[in-house]
Amino acid sequence: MLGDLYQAFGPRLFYFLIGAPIFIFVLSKIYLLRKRGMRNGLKKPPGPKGWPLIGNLLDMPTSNQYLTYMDWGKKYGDVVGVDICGRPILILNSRQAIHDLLIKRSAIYSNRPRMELLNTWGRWDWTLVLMQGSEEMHRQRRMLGQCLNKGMIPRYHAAIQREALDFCLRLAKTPENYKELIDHMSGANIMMITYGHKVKEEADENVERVHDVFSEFIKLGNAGSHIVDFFPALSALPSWVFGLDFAKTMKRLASLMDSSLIDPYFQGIREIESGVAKSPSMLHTLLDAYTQDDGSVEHERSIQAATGVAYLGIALIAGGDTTMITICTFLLAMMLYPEAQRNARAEIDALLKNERLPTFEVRGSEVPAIRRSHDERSFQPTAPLAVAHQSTEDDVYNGMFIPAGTTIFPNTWACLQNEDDFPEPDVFKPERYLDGVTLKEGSVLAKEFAFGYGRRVCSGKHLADAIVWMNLSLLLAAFDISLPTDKLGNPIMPDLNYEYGATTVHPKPFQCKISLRSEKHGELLRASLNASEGADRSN
Ligand code: HEM
Repeated sequence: MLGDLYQAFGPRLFYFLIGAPIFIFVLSKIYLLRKRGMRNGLKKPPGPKGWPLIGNLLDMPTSNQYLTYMDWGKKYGDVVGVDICGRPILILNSRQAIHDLLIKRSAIYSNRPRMELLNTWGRWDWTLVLMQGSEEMHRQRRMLGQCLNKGMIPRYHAAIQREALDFCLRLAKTPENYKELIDHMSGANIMMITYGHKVKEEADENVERVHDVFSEFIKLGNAGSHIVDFFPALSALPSWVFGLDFAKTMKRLASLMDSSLIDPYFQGIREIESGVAKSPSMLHTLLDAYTQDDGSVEHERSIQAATGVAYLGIALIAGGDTTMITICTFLLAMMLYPEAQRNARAEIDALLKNERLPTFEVRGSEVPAIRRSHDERSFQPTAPLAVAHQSTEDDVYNGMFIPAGTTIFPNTWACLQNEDDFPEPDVFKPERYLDGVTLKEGSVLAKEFAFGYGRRVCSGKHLADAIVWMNLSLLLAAFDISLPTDKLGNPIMPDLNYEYGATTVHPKPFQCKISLRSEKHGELLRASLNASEGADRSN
């Protein structure tokens, strides 16, 4: 039929007849969106001026967005408003604004903007991280809460400790591979805690699958900024319209996402049935809770998705990638601030007398030096803009109108750079947490910003906290971490410019000198690992 019209009208008239209604549709959509963004007597949040129709499309930064947003904050205030083709965006550059909107009014600020590209073509629609408010979203959050609430975490302590000891012993042998080793430790933790699955020494297909997801994902650039995300109707077109490489990436991503949902879940079930799977795991907890008298599993797809999102977290915002960045940042801090390392170690040695290594039991009785190093996250936030939220109702804040459907970027980076809250924010300074020293009364710990806000706060917060604490503690207690030197003995300084990709910032590859403090520390690590593996076998 289109072919007949083409023949009848000729190419010019044909394209005009097709293009004009689309153009008018887009214009009226933008007009209506813009109109909704105005309310009598109420001002719009201040921000860069923008252009007719496209709004601030050309102002939007394409890299390190959090830095530009912070600069806008200095110019326009804590709350900055922009719009892209009529779609309102709000940037929150202060702790107060984030608290007022995302936490105090979380009932209407906890949706996610629909990421059409990932959801429709990439088949991410089952992942909680991107899910819009729905019964399914609440169910998955409940399930993750059931398995990963604060009270449940001690059940995973033994597994976390075992993986951290194993990591340290491998690190002692090949310190230059620190990055791969952290990666292995993160993957091993997540697979064990999620499915009770022990990863293979080399090339576990589950861990490789997640890395494949990640490498396809970052090819897409900034999540949520493809033209399809702004004009969802375009997702009805075939994906090759946007290029063959793009279509290939989407196809591969979709198939990886399908297998991420199903394959590890059924592998976990087979391992439970054959008695190979370790307990406790999220899968055990959820199957216990949802298996019915007739043996069927209620909400099975939600269980697949809740475990799947924790599993996929090995490489994305939820999990291993974030754990990896946090530990790499800690290594950088230890190299660059040897005094902080010495001070922390002196305190640990005084408590453990070089006869024991830190365990979760001493966390309870507190080793303040470890706690302060762990709390000091202002040095480099992992996810500088967290994950975007979206509002679901019209709202007014400080006389500004915020229409329903506004995308909100909480600028965690800007909060942690606030000199009033964190003097010398770029300096690793655990002593800021010595009571009453530098941290202002009423301020919050830097690490409280790391996990996001309100009802969409990270579901793996307590688990991640435990994993990071255990690893930092062992690194502090058992290793000397210092700057490497060149042939002439000059220190090789790391490049501290992090790269921002999709949602997290990554340190550039750096060399780091990591060595066991003494043979005694090596023995302590081996003895502790043997003891924990022995305990594991007898369970
Ligand atoms: C150091 C490690 C981690 C960091 C820094 C981190 C950080 C974050 C941040 C900033 C968000 C967005 C929150 C918001 O929208 O306001 C998030 C969401 C999420 N995280 Fe984590 N995370 C970590 C580890 C984990 C782990 C280990 C898991 C799971 C086992 C996990 C599961 C999730 C999930 C499921 C969400 C989405 C929650 C939702 O949309 O409702 N995270 N995380």
